Amino acid sequence: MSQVSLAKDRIKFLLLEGVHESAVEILKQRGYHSIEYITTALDEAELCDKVRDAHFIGIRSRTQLTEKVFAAAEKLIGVGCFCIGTNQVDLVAARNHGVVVFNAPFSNTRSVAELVLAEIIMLLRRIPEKNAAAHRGEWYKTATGSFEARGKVLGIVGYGHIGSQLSILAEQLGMQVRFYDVESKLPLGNASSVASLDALLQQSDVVTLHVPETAQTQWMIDAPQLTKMKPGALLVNASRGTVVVIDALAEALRSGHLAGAAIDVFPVEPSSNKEVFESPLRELDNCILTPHVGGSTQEAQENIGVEVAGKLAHYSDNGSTLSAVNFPEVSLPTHHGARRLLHIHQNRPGMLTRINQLLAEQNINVSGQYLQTDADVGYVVIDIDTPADSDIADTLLDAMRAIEGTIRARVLY
Ligand SMILES: NC(=O)c1ccc[n+]([C@@H]2O[C@H](COP(=O)([O-])OP(=O)(O)OC[C@H]3O[C@@H](n4cnc5c(N)ncnc54)[C@H](O)[C@@H]3O)[C@@H](O)[C@H]2O)c1
Ligand SMILES: O=C(O)CC[C@@H](O)C(=O)O
Repeated sequence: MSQVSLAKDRIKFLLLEGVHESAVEILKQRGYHSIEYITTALDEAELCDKVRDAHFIGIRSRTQLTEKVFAAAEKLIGVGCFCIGTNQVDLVAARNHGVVVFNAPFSNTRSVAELVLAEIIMLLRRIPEKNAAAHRGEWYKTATGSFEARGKVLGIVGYGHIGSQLSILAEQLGMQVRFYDVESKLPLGNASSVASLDALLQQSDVVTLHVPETAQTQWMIDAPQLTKMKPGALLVNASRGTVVVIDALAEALRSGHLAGAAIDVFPVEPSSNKEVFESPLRELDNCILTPHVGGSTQEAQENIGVEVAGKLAHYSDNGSTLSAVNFPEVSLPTHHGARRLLHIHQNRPGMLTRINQLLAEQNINVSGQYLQTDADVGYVVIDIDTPADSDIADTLLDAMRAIEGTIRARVLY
């Protein structure tokens, strides 16, 4: 058998940020035992050191995977984001280094929707202020400013997996749901879409944000947008910290223009539970502050562990990139009795022809070939009929690596 493909016990996984133990269990079940498990995030310098001999890395939202980290990670072939957001990863740098990135697009969405719904009820009843007062020994019994959720207008910005689930839950409470999304979305239940963010802000009693971090969503809620909200309205942000300008929000809460807010994500978040959390919102009783725990339930974290570890193991075992967030997607059958080679290259004309020339020159019988490209990168998987003890796959691999524009080539099995 060729020595080029790595034995499973030599494939190293580095898991950071205390991803759920279910991830470790899945990897072990799939035969991967070289797992380094760290409960915190690492800064860039520590990461560059740690990733040097890792083939896979698993992170949550705190670890920044930059071009510098990918350049240092010579053996890295895959990243698992054990969360939805992938904004902490330089996805282009990953792709240019031939590193496939996976995430868990659904597993924690219900948890976020439930928390947001609970916060909306708490804010409508002015519970944050009453709770803070009671902790100080004050008795603040009044119905002034307290409302039922029934009949209120909930404005959802971003009607994706979380926004649309929240829409269904909020309707069960009798809320009127309206949403704004840059894409055309099917309104669920009795929800209706509105044409612009400004219109949504002007109509809603409660505005909740469920957009990804992008150039367009950065600082999308600043003083002018807050001013457009109804006097006494409420704001919830459990999306990303860069979506809301916190100083402007603090001012809107201090002035009483907004009656309350619930914020789970911040422009700067502590990198561990030992660091102090700094924010101008800390002094405001009418603001619920949570430490980025929208998706932090046992159910969600366990499911994410299983889902993302499963995707990494599947890519490692089979080469499938189905549901990758930065890579051409190839879904592959297992081909018993064949050898499988992977070739990741810059998407230039003639790459497949060059590879096929090599196969023809070596008189190799191809039993399967799969190609997907995006604007920058091409991914070819080649199954060849050759005995396990033949070294033809190694010879072919050397020749494929010599093709100009090759990013990475390896024998999978
Ligand atoms: N607080 C937490 O713990 C937590 C947990 C999970 C997800 N999140 C965050 O929530 C975000 C949303 O999650 P999701 O699963 O609903 O994502 P999603 O991709 O299913 O939905 C996002 C929606 O936002 C829309 N959108 C994008 N840009 C927009 C813009 N400029 N204006 C209006 N709409 C826009 C998209 O079209 C899409 O419908 C994630 O990207 C993540 O950053 C936070
Ligand atoms: O678990 C985390 O660190 C982040 C969770 C959430 O923001 C996500 O993007 O899924």
